[in-house]
Amino acid sequence: MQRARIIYNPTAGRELFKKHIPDVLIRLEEAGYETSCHATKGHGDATYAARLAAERGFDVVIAAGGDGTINEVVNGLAEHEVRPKLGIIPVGTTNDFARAIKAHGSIDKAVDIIVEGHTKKIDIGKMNDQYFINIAGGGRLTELTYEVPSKLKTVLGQLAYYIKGVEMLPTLKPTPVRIEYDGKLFEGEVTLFLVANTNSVGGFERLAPKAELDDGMFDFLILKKANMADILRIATLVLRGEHLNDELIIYTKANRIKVTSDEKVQLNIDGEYGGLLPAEFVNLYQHIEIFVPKDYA
Ligand SMILES: Nc1ncnc2c1ncn2[C@@H]1O[C@H](COP(=O)(O)OP(=O)(O)OP(=O)(O)O)[C@@H](O)[C@H]1O
Repeated sequence: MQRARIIYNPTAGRELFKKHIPDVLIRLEEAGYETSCHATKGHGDATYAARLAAERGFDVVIAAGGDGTINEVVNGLAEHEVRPKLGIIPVGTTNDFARAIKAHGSIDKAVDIIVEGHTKKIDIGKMNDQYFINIAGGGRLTELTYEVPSKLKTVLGQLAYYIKGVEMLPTLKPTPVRIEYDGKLFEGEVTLFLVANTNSVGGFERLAPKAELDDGMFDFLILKKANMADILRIATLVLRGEHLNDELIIYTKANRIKVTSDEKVQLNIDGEYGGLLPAEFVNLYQHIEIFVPKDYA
């Protein structure tokens, strides 16, 4: 019998997972997994629990929560030589990562995917000494993701981000940066830069439309210096997936990116605060094996 460890965040999304645990355990047991659970207690605990599960030789680790929980679990697994396979039960607010691997919808569907057993090796990103699954980036516009309070997300879901975004628009200031990417150089002011591993970012599924999860490359997007009207125009284009040819956008693939600035620039990693520039982003090719739907494997 294989051993699985569920690491779940009891505060994620609308806090619904806990009452599904008995059913989930039964289904995993029937599929041949001896399963135990760990409820996270706060920031960083999922990383600790995932590291412990890897050390103890669990075959599978299942992250039940939002993107923050998946990120923490991946950070716990990434440095191990032999890494457990990763299952995802998306019960967060936006669930970008689950959306990217077509595993979003319901808890039942997510468990189906794990018990069916199809897997895929996917890339993850490394920013300085932290790992990410969806996206990292910097610039004032990225700061809104961690300025949205958790309680507001519980009540409003994704709408909370839009409200905060509109509220922040007048305060957005471009930042001077120097970016080296795969032998090229960009120097100038940017409103934001994004290093995307998946194509589903902040619920905008068309933001990085060419992102592939297993090609060893990031989708790299720079929004050059933009005023409020530009940002609103580009946000509308992003919803339609028509922003890539805009004159203020640079969009390319790269697997190693280095960003520096003379100013204090905050970084964002999978929707959370990630420290300050400078930063180096490296794509780790097919580093984690995850459960995916059959037609995605
Ligand atoms: N018991 C806990 N109490 C408070 N916070 C917790 C607890 N356990 C984990 N956390 C923190 O909650 C953060 C956010 O969780 P998570 O991403 O799972 O849900 P979410 O914010 O609702 O969803 P999403 O990231 O998809 O928007 C995590 O980064 C984690 O550090």
